[in-house]
Amino acid sequence: MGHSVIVALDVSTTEELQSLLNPLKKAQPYVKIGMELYYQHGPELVRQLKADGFRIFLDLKLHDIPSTVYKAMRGLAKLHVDMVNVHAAGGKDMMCAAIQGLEEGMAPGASRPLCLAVTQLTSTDQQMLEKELHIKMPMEQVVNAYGLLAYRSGCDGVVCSPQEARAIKHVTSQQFVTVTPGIRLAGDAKNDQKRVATPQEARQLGSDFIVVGRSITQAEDPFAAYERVLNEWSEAYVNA
Ligand SMILES: O=C(O)c1cc(=O)[nH]c(=O)n1[C@@H]1O[C@H](COP(=O)(O)O)[C@@H](O)[C@H]1O
Repeated sequence: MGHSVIVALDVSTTEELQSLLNPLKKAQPYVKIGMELYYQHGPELVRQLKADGFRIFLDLKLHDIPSTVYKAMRGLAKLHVDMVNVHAAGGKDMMCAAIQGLEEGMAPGASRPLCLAVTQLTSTDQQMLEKELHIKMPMEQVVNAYGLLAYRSGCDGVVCSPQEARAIKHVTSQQFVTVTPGIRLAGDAKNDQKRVATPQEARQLGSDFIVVGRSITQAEDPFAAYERVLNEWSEAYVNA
């Protein structure tokens, strides 16, 4: 498993996508296609980026009854992306169904995309956890519990905040992959994110992959911002 920066392609039009990807094309970063792009441009866009050589995290955060998730994943498996995700809150049967769907849907000999489970969204803080979601436990304990459930369901890793990455590995396995959004370059606005870290902090906290959207996509020079993120991440990685 590599350790990478994943650029979140959170734009809606193909024009915006092209202007974001053109300067990044040579660097061929790992990219994330989320709901915004997928719901407008669908599987065709995934095939296109795949053909262009990008590694792809298809972030659709499936969360439904097990049989629906099974059938959805059986279809998504045909896109041969590198990572997909579900919400751990869907429970063990749903996560097992997701993996079964991926295994049954993929072409013979193809490698299965990593199946990640979202623990608690990085836009959730302790107060929201308690007051709105009615989960009266410290965030780290909740995230660990969801991580352990995902591990026991056969998932390959989790999506969590960098702040929980090390603890999750501790309760599961060092090989259990931690993909961490909520990344901001120092001085950037947090926007709707609550549990955040810089690329350097994320690496020091044990993240395997960081997902970076607005610190790159909203920067005046997205390519320069991407390079800054990558340098910070790589230096911290060497020193970790
Ligand atoms: O699954 C995700 O990728 C995800 C999970 C999570 O808990 N928090 C989170 O921010 N994300 C995604 O990561 C990206 C973060 O974007 P920025 O906040 O702009 O860097 C968005 O595309 C989110 O959909």
